[in-house]
Amino acid sequence: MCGILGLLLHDSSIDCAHEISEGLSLLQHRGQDACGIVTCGPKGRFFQCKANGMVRDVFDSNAVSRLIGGMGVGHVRYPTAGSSNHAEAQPFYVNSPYGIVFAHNGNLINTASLLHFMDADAHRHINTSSDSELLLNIFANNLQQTGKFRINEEDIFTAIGGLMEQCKGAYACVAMLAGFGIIAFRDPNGIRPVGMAVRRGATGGRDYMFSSESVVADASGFGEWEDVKPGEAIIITRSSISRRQVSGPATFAPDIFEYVYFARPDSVLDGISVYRSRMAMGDNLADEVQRVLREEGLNVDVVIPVPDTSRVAALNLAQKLKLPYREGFIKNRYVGRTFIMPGQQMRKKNVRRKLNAMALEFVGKNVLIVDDSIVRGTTSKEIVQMAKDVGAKKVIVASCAPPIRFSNVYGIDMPSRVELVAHNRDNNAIAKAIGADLVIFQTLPDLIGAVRQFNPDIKAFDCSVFDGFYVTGGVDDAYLQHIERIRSDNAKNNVQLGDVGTLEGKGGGAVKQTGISTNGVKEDVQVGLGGSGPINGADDTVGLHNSWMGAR
Ligand SMILES: O=P(O)(O)OC[C@H]1O[C@H](OP(=O)(O)OP(=O)(O)O)[C@H](O)[C@@H]1O
Ligand SMILES: NC(=O)CC[C@H](N)C(=O)O
Ligand SMILES: [Mg+2]
Repeated sequence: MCGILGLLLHDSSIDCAHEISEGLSLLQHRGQDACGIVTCGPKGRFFQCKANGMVRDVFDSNAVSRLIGGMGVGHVRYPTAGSSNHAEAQPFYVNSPYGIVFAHNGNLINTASLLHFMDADAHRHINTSSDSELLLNIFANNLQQTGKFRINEEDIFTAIGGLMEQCKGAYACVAMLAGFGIIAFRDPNGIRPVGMAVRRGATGGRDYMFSSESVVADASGFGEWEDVKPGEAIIITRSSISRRQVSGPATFAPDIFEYVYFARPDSVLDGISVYRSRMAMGDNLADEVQRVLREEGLNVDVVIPVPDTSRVAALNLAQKLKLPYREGFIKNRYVGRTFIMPGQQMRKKNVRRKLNAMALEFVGKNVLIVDDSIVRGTTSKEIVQMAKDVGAKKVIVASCAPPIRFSNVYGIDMPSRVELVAHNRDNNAIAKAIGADLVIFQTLPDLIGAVRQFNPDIKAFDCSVFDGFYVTGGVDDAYLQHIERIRSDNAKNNVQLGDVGTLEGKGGGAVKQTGISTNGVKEDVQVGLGGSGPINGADDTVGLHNSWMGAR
């Protein structure tokens, strides 16, 4: 669940990198593995900095000062394909045609056939295991088909329309064409979010932003937030804004897990306040908790949230049940999100580092611990133990989301069903597995109701992790077994950091697809902190497409 950002300042003499890095820090909760910024400066030259690590570490003032130009693209990465290697950090770049920079949130499900197409038909070299590099090359190949010296908006819409026919899966994307402008588009089902905002710039013209979440726009003084529609593409240059529905009609099905966990509560996605939806999840869960407690003949003394995400819902639940709400777990503010950390060992260790149980809120009490979701059970297993260790009498765990029993293939790294604690387990077995006395789940209709009431125009949500229905089609058992094989924790343990993996399947071409990144990106500007600079090396040379003001 990466974060993507695009910024175009009306005044091209103002550098935008600082604002992009500030914006990325507001999207940090969407990806903690790697981050990157590419800007476009005078004469269409690109400048980039990307590396493994958090935004605050990668983008020190030195790195930011070397990113020149008034438009740019940024990315924070949570890998769902390939490896955590820095060579797969985004944005990606290809020099031909025209010079394209690309940032992607989501996950493709037909990479094997796309790779074959790249190899056999397009003759383009894909150098990493990232599906995003592949997506960029599909876009580039479609633009190449125009055969034009200078392209226009029509050509770009046609290229993206073609991409939407070729690529299956989830993709919200922001791209930048050298010296031309920034582009956003969203897959036909609108599974992943991206929106647009505008503000009056420093010199009076209009500045434009694309972002995964509206919180970035709010914090940067942008307004008029508008979600990119499913299957829509928007192109912004310094003199124009054009938008087009480039794909045929499809079911709009934004991922409901954005509201459960991923997005920040102060964002509004597809017209729905994440905060309000979480409040409603707490209200609806309260009814289910009351029903089950009555059935079990149990009483609860106190409601305790699992910081951070479940707080909003837990407070509403407690209020509705007229129970005391207590912050029994204190969070170490310097530890990030554990669910999106790579590897079970790291996740487990960090739950303990992150949360500490305050004995006085637990001793001798029947506690109702509320979390937004129970996925692998890593968090709940640890915190139930902590609660018991400090003297809780009974520990009941309630989840704002239903049991998660199916893989995610659309940009959340949950490829392996056997890693899910609810897989092949009923509620009693789940409670046993996490050491709780009882576990209570929100029902799926109640979860959908909590979110949908704020925008009834949305008729469906992607709920595949709960019900196993994949809105894009193309996800059968053979595919699920395939991704389990290549992306389970076990499989990932065999790919060490430092390896540059290959995209599974074909696509070798004349050059063996391992080794350093040759994806148009120089390793010396890719590695390490603060390694920023012009993409093509020497400082005074003009970019390959010297096309500022001239790309049309
Ligand atoms: O069952 P699991 O596999 O442990 O996954 C679910 C847990 O992980 C997430 O917390 P996380 O620490 O990532 O983020 P948060 O601080 O935003 O709650 C989520 O909020 C749950 O607490
Ligand atoms: N979580 C995401 O959106 C990941 C994007 C892309 N699939 C990658 O692995 O880099
Ligand atoms: Mg949590």
